[in-house]
Amino acid sequence: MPQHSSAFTPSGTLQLGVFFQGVNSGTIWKAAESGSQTDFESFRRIAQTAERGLFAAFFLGEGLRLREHLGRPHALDVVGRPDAQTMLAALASVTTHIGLAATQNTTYNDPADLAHRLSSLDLISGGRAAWNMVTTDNAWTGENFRRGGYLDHADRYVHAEAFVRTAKAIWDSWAPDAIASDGTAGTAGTAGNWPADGAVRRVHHEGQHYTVDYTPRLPRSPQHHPVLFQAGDSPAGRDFAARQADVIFSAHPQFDAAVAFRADIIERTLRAGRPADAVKIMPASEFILAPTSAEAAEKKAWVRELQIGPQQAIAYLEQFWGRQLDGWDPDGPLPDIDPAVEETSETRGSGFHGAKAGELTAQWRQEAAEKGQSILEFVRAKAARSDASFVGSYSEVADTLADYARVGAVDGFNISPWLIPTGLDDIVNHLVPELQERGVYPTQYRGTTLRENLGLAVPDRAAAGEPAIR
Ligand SMILES: Cc1cc2nc3c(=O)[nH]c(=O)nc-3n(C[C@H](O)[C@H](O)[C@H](O)COP(=O)(O)O)c2cc1C
Repeated sequence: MPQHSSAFTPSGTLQLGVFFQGVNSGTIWKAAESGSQTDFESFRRIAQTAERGLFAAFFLGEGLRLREHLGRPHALDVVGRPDAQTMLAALASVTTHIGLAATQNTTYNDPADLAHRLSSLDLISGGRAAWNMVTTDNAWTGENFRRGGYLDHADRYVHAEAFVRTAKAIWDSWAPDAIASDGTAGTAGTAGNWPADGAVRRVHHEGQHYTVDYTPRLPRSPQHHPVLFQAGDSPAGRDFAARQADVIFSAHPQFDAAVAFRADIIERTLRAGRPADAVKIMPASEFILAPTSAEAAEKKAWVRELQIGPQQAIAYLEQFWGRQLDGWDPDGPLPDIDPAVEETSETRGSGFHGAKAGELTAQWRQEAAEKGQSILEFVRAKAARSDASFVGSYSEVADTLADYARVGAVDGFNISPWLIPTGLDDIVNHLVPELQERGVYPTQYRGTTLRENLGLAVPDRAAAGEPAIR
C-alpha cells in the first residue's frame, strides 16, 4: 500500500453546491414567490443561477417511494420528486460548467445498470456527473421492489461497498485510449468508433446480493468517471466514504462539529490508505441573508413561519407519538398523552432514530412548558435545522465562512434554498462577491469537468494498489 503524508493542508477556499429539496419542510412551497417542485422551469432557474455563482454542483436527492406516516403520505413532505437522472440530463443541455449530482441508493439499484446510466450522464454532460451514494435508511422503500424487505444497517454498507467497487471496475474497464481521438485505435469499424482488441475488460463479480458478469458498454468520460459523493453518518458510513468517496455530503455544518468531523475523516482516510485530503467535505446548510443582521433576523422569522404551519407541526409530533394527533390545538401545549410506540420509528425519516418515545416526549413536554411554547412554537424551534443555518448580513456570513476556509473545517457547503426558484439569488448576487473579496471563493471555473472544478485527481486505481474486481 502506498505511503501518504498524514499532513492535512487546508486549501483556504470553499466551494458551493445546491441541494434541491424534495422532502422535509425546509422549502416553502406556498409563498406567493414559490414555484413548482416538478416543473422543469424551477430546476432550470436554480441550476443556471447556481452556475452564474460558480457553484461546483447541483444536487438532487432520491426517494423511491413517498414517505408515509400512519398509512398516509407524510404531511411534512412536498409531494413529487422527478427522477434525478432524467432531470440532470435535461439540465446538462441548459448549463455548461456546473456538476450534476444524482443521489442514488445502493440498496435497491443494480451496479451494472446504475454505472451505465451514470456514465451516460457523465458523457452527455462532458464530464460533469456525480453520484451521491446513499444506502437509504427506510424499510418502506423496499415494499416497492420485488426483493421486499430491507437490509440490516451493517449489511447495507457491505452491499454498498461491493456495489461501488463493481461500478468502479466497470468504469475502469475501458482503457483510456480505447477510442483514439484521431479515430485510429479501432480495428473493427471504419469510423474508429470501436475499441481496440483487449481495450475493454469484462467485469465479473459474485457477491452475496448479486452477481455481475458484464462487458461495459461505454468509454470513459472526460473526467474518467462520475465524481463520488457519499451521505451517511454512522461509523460504518464514514469508513465507507473514507475508502470509496471523493466528497462527503455531511450533516455537520456547525464550526466545532465540522472541525471534529474533519479530524475524524482524516483519521479514517489515512487508515484506508489514502492521503489526508483525499475526501472533501461539504455539509448540508441553509442560508438566510439580508443587507443587515436585523433584516436577516426578521427574514428568519418569516421563513420559519412558512416552513412549519399548523398541519406540519402536528405531523411532526405524530412521528414521535406514533399516533394521530389531529385533534390537538397547534396553539396549545404539547399533548399530555403517552406515545403509542416504545421507540420512535427508524423507518419514518425522523432525526431521532430509535429514541425511547416515552422518555423523549416527556422531556419535550417539560421543555415546552418551561419555555412557555405552544405546539407550533416548539416544533418551529425543534424542526428547523437551526444548527445548519447561517443567518446574518452578507458580510457577517462571509466572515464566518472565511473562518471555515482558513482552518479547513470544510471544503464547501451544500445549500438547500428555502425558496424555489429564487432562493439562491441573494447568495449569488451578494454573498459570492463578498467571499471572492476575501479570497476564499473561485472567480472562475477552473475547468470544464466537475473533477477539475473540485480540485480532484483523476482516479488511478492501479497506481493506488487497488485491484479492479474480476
Ligand atoms: C446529508 C444526507 C443526505 C441524505 N440524502 C439521502 C437521500 O436523498 N436519499 C436517501 O435515500 N438517503 C439519503 N440519506 C440517508 C443515507 O442514505 C443513509 O441511509 C442514512 O444516513 C443512514 O445511514 P447512516 O447510519 O450511515 O447515517 C442522506 C443522509 C445524509 C447524512
